[in-house]
Amino acid sequence: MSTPLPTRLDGVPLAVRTQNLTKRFGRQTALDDVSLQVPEGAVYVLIGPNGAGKSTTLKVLLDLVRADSGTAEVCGVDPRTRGPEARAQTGYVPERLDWGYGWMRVGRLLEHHAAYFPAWDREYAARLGRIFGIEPERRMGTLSKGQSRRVHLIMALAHRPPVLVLDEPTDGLDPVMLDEALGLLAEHVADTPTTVLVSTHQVHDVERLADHVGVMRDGRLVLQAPRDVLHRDLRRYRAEVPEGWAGAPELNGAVLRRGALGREIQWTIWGGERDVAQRLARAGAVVRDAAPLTLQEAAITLLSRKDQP
Ligand SMILES: Nc1ncnc2c1ncn2[C@@H]1O[C@H](COP(=O)(O)OP(=O)(O)OP(=O)(O)O)[C@@H](O)[C@H]1O
Repeated sequence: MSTPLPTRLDGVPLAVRTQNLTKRFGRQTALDDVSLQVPEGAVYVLIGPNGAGKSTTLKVLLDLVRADSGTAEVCGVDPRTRGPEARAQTGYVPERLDWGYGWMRVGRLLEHHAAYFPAWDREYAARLGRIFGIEPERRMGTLSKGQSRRVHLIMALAHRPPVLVLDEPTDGLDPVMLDEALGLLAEHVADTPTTVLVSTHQVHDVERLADHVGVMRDGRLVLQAPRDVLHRDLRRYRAEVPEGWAGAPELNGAVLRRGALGREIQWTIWGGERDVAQRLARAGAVVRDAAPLTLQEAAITLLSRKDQP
């Protein structure tokens, strides 16, 4: 392959960084040498199939899980040695919401949470509560998944932390709430200097916000890139090929998806457009066009790829 998929980002201040994180649960490798780099101010979307290691990575950042080896930093703070400081800088929405506060009323939980954060913005919390239709008298344990998720979003946002770590934050939200929540998140990021690290299966939901993408599979970070690099270097090529075409050996390893209809091929290829087009031409294909992918299409392509880069 001429241009390897990038797994590092260089030359920018990083709000969140991990280096060579490895974590095993018994025989199960959850993280395998994960070096995540989230630049300050980025909205970084972490995608991957079930069990890829996304939640485990996020939990290491809050010292909710300890890696076997490797390091992590949140705003320059090592969560392993300075957990409370790392958590103070972070607004976290966990993927699983069953963490033992089911008996507490929503209003009490929010008050309890606010007490830990000197920067808690009461007015903002109240506004979010109104928008999300929060009922302070309800007990946490009686809430639906979506209702509970909304409470957690308030807990994450209302102290305006420099870093938001959101694990499947839109899971369970109905379409109206989803729209509200994404609008609020966009507004929040515009109003407050924030770095967002969000893990999701619903790439389409965060498409308009995302500017960096990380792809995890089997505990490994197999791609990490700014959105514009993805836009530039991951393209769907439509080309005509001669009868009995033997393929393009020069592109071996760079083709992420192949499709063909008669003598027209549609291949999704990683690499500089000019270079890829030249390689296709040398193989006898006539390129008709090269189109960038939406984030959703890119995610499906990268996740359905069987071999590792
Ligand atoms: N506490 C635990 N004990 C044992 N195995 C665990 C534990 N937590 C995670 N794992 C395993 O580690 C691997 C990574 O899990 P993780 O929850 O990080 O994946 P994920 O990418 O967040 O998945 P999903 O998209 O399904 O939420 C999985 O194989 C999972 O079963």
